[in-house]
Amino acid sequence: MDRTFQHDTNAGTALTRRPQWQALLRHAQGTGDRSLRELFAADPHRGERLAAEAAGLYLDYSKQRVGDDTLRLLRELADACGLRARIDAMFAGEPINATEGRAALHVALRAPPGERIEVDGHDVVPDVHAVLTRMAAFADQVRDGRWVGHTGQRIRTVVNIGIGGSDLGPTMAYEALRHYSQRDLAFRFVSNVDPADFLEATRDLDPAQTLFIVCSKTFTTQETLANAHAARAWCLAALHDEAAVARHFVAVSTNADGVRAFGIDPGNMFGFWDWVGGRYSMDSAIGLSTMIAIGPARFREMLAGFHAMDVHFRDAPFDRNLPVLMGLLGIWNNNFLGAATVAVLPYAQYLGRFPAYLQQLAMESNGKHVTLDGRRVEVHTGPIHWGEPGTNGQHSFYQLLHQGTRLVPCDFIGFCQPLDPGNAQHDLLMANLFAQGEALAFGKSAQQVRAEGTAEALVPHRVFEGNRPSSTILADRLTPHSLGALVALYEHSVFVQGAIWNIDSFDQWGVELGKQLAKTTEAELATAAPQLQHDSSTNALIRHYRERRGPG
Ligand SMILES: O=P(O)(O)OC[C@H]1O[C@H](O)[C@H](O)[C@@H](O)[C@@H]1O
Repeated sequence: MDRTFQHDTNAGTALTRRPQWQALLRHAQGTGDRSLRELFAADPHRGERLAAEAAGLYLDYSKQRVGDDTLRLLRELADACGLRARIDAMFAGEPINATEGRAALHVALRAPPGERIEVDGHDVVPDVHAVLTRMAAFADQVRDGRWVGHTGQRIRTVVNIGIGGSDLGPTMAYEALRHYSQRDLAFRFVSNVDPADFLEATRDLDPAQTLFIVCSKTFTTQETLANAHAARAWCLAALHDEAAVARHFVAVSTNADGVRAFGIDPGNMFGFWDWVGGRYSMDSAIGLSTMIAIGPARFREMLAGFHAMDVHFRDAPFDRNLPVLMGLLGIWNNNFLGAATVAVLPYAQYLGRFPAYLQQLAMESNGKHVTLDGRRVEVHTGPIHWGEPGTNGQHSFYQLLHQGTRLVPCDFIGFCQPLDPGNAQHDLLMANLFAQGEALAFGKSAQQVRAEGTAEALVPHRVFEGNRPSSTILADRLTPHSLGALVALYEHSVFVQGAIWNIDSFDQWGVELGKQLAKTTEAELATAAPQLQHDSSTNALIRHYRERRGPG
């Protein structure tokens, strides 16, 4: 496909020369960056006013270091950068992934039947639903035991093999929705090319009762193919019949030829399309393991949650648009307050893999050094995302959040109702979430510390400067619907930031060089006496490895 896309009539204008950017700079250096204590003191209703709700999610951004003037300037920047036109272009299926000449149309994956979304004049919504229908039929068969293994036994464990977007989404979603998972089925996820991953995931499994889902958009990914071959060998070593592959392997890919070449019948393949980016694919057929775990009806509830946030993002005015607000607040923190990272802190054990999922979504999307027209960006792009579930993080790195020298904006995520109704321990969890946001924002002054009778020498150690920004996202319950809405919220806020920076949020050229060098190096490791032509450090490391690795 060779298509080009003109994003913005004045895309040539450098971001920092835009009057709106200059205005924000002056604002940040002048009165714009007021303390949270001052901001809250000046407006008794700030906590209710700087909040918005959509698709079942409540976003409180009052603890961000912004005033109404800051928010207005950020919206003016968004307007100047053509955000509205970019949102429309995404939903219209235009090739906004300019360097790959493709649409980025994950919103079509959750469009309800009857909606029309075209790529090159072809309505893709019926295709999406045709795959969902096939997935549902297959998922039901595995769930109710009609799909049996080669020896006629029921499938007891589903192993998803994939990496990057073909792993992080499925793993995160399975963990997040584990409460809804069918209890007599187990799920494992193998991603790393380190053989230990496959070994430990399968050590206690019976091949006759195991189903592998090989997930790879391209079906060329080294790690996934290596693990898929290991799985095939493991399976055939026990079942002694090539025909077993057809009962124990299915594939999810856009590459039917690759799937066939591996030996999986394309009849056992679930497809998707080049306009779905890997990190935007957990709601495509890549979510097959999720669908088997929670069932087709709940999978559709998750899609409805995604869709509700999509509609909100497309239609809501920017001043109450959750993804726009989150995206713009991220720009403010990153580019004007100098915060290099974002801590993602879910107060939900089930969201344990959510920070890892967001790392790919945010950092592979917006970790870019050139603008769409190939010029070096002038400002920092994608902030580093990291995090751990609360309350565990509190007993680890929160010290730095409260008293360290770096500014780390935090996203707190919590749920009003526990999945285990009436469990009072949930209040304890949520009390911690609320307490952390409050402590970060307002701190504790030397005066307050002294008033507690603290010895003078300890006062500076016990002061909390406060003024550390956070947002809090609350949903009623962790359901497939709220998970879908939450993921879409982050997808679109990442998009908003990419639009401001004028970068391609949908390519990932930065992963290629390492892959390429690994190929050469692997060949060298296999040779008896290779001529090493790397730098002296890499040559020495390879020699050291070859000397010490043993006979193999
Ligand atoms: O799904 P696959 O084609 O196997 O790709 C898996 C992953 O690997 C690539 O290197 C990309 O960086 C990721 O965006 C992608 O999700």
